[in-house]
Amino acid sequence: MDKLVLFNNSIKKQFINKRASETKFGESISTINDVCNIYEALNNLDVSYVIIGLPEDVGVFANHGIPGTRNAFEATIKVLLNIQDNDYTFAENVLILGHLNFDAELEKLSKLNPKKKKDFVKARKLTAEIDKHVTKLVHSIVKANKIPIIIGGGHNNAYGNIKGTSLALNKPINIVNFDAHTDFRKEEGRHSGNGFTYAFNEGFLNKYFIFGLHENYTSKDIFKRLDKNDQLDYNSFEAIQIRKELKFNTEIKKAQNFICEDYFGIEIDCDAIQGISSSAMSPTGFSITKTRRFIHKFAKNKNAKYIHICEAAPTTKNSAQIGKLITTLITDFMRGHES
Ligand SMILES: N=CN[C@@H](CCC(=O)O)C(=O)O
Repeated sequence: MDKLVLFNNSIKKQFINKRASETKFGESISTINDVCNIYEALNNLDVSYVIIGLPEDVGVFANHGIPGTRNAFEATIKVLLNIQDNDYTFAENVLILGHLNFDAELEKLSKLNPKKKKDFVKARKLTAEIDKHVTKLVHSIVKANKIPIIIGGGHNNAYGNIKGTSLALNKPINIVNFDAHTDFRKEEGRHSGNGFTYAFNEGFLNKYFIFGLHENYTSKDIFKRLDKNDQLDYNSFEAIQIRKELKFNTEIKKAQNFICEDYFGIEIDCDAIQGISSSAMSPTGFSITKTRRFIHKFAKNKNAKYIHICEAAPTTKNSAQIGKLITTLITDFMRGHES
């Protein structure tokens, strides 16, 4: 696990703003200071949730997207550490493990030119390298019977999450993806728009439900592929929120019936949320409250094996707000899962 940078007490101290008579979340979480065998270390630890960061935007670049997703983990940690430790936040059940250091890949990315075709090929190869590290880390966490809470990065990381979880559980897993896009583009080299395609074709992903896709951004070919395969299902944002042909809660039940009878992962792409800075930021989308309800409802199911919150791309101006959003989604997941 050469790229894993452990979240330690000195980083923690740097970010926590202590207050008399209050205990902050960061004061009560677990950290690991030294690790030879990550699986052993996790297995011996009495926590349920393991938070990890994937600070990269290589897969986003490789998919012609707008970078910035590398900044979401730090923005989140700064806020998360400072929420309250109380009966609703489960800090004693959390290990903040750390992040994968993709500086070398990001350095290579900085030399690529988005106008050159061959540089996309290079970025896609780098994304495939990132996949290997994500797969290995997620595999260790799930194998140790903990629930990874994965803070993106781009949605390319869905591939490593699915593969790592599937290998740890020795079977393909199901996925519900709250997303404006299917990320079911063709296998043209790895990027943020085809993580589910690769996972599906390689047999790590069994049933896949895309919740709230945007009709303007899904190609005829992808619709055709979704429609003809019983392992794939979806609904659209327009059918639920605009035309009101479908009801939000009924659709949640439909997606639950489709995926929850077996182990599953929850993928949350922040571009599905209205106006949130992300690689494919959109002025239209679900409200934050609906996103929170969605997470709560799926997290309640004991077959939920991980959550991945990705594609948020904080700017210097809105970093604290994005950190607060992702923190809220993390705690919604834990509250749901504990209920
Ligand atoms: N993960 C996002 N994938 C979308 C959006 C691409 C973008 O960043 O603009 C897709 O491939 O369509």
